[in-house]
Amino acid sequence: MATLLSPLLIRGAEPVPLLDALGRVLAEDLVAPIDLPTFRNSQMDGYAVDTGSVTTAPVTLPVRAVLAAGDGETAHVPGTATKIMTGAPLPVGADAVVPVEDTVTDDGGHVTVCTAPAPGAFVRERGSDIGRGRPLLPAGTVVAARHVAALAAVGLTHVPVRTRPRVAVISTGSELVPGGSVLTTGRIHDSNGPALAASAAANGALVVSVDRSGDDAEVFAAKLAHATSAAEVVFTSGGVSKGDFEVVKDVLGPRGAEFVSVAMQPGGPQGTARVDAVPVLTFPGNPVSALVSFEVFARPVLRSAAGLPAIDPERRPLATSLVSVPGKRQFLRGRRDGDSVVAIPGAGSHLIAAMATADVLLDIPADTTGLEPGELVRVLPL
Ligand SMILES: Nc1nc2c(c(=O)[nH]1)N[C@H]1C(S)=C(S)[C@@H](COP(=O)(O)OP(=O)(O)OC[C@H]3O[C@@H](n4cnc5c(N)ncnc54)[C@H](O)[C@@H]3O)O[C@H]1N2
Ligand code: MOO
Repeated sequence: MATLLSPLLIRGAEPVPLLDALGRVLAEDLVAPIDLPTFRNSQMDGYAVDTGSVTTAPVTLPVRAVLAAGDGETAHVPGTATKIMTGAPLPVGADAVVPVEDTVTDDGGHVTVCTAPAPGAFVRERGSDIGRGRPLLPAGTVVAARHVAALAAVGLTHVPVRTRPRVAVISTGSELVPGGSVLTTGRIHDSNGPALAASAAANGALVVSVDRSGDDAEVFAAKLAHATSAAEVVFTSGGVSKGDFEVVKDVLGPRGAEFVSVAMQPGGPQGTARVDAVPVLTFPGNPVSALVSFEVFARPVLRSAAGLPAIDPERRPLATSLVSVPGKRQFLRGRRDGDSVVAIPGAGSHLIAAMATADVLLDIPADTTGLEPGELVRVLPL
């Protein structure tokens, strides 16, 4: 499996508009192209002064001008004060700002400074946040809103991000209909398609197609060819067990696919293939099995390809006892409860609504037959 999927790990970079970079991974170290702040400015609404003229307080000074944020460069006249708003450029020659709260004004254009400011008081120096050419964000950063803020502040409109692995999903089974369809007996909504697509997208992939095929071999083969024309990896669901209508097995078996029974539950029936040089993972159809298969076999590789950090397993004490089928590694659905974890009742691989209440999988080793409250279990966050 690792060799089959290893081409996904070789990735390039692409420039994207800043807002599209949210959740993407920076492909390069980025340096600040400008100083932040780009000019010396006031941190407060107040009065810009030169501290040489305000060594004792109170002292009364003539107010020479009023500066708003957005005004340009001005020159300070020693012994005067300039009314200044937060973010306005400090007049050249002033070296402190006295907040309005520490002043008293009269009607004659004078301000009395009540407390002598220290040099630099309430002044935001040029480059005090970051200097031009200094490291801003390293390659590998998963871009969040705070990163967008810094990138926008230095004026970047596009950033280089790692390309996302392109994923196609095909659900198989003649019983499947899309959401919104009227269900007749025997028919069910395709949930694996949306589930696998969502899982892939949530783990850094670009989903290029989500398709459905009945049990007709020609139709499935055509949909597979379409999927491999655009995707770097294809996930199928269904059609891999021991029934009469196993379209995935029927089409891919003769093409050299390998179908195995993995000693795990759910997710036992698994297959791998290469179609048109594109790796294909064939997951079992039961909805919980398909999702667990994704978590175990696909998520680590997709995250690594996308440059996202690996999901760290946790070790948590069980809040309740549980029994486990020996001989198979079990992935039970669970929910964190404070510091511990609770197993969600019901082992059936069709229990997808119950799975929606889980936030972890409990990874129970094959040789375990039961666990008591307080025993530590390995937990995979979903
Ligand atoms: N005789 C045996 N029967 C089964 C075995 C076995 O070892 N011997 N294994 C069981 C296990 S475990 C699994 S898992 C399933 C896997 O079967 P398939 O991969 O062939 O899947 P299907 O038969 O197509 O479907 C199984 C089940 O899941 C529903 N399903 C399928 N696709 C979707 C979808 N896209 N969205 C929602 N639900 C889906 C389908 O209707 C079936 O109920 O085989 C067991 N049988
Ligand atoms: O292995 Mo099946 O995947 O248990 O339901």
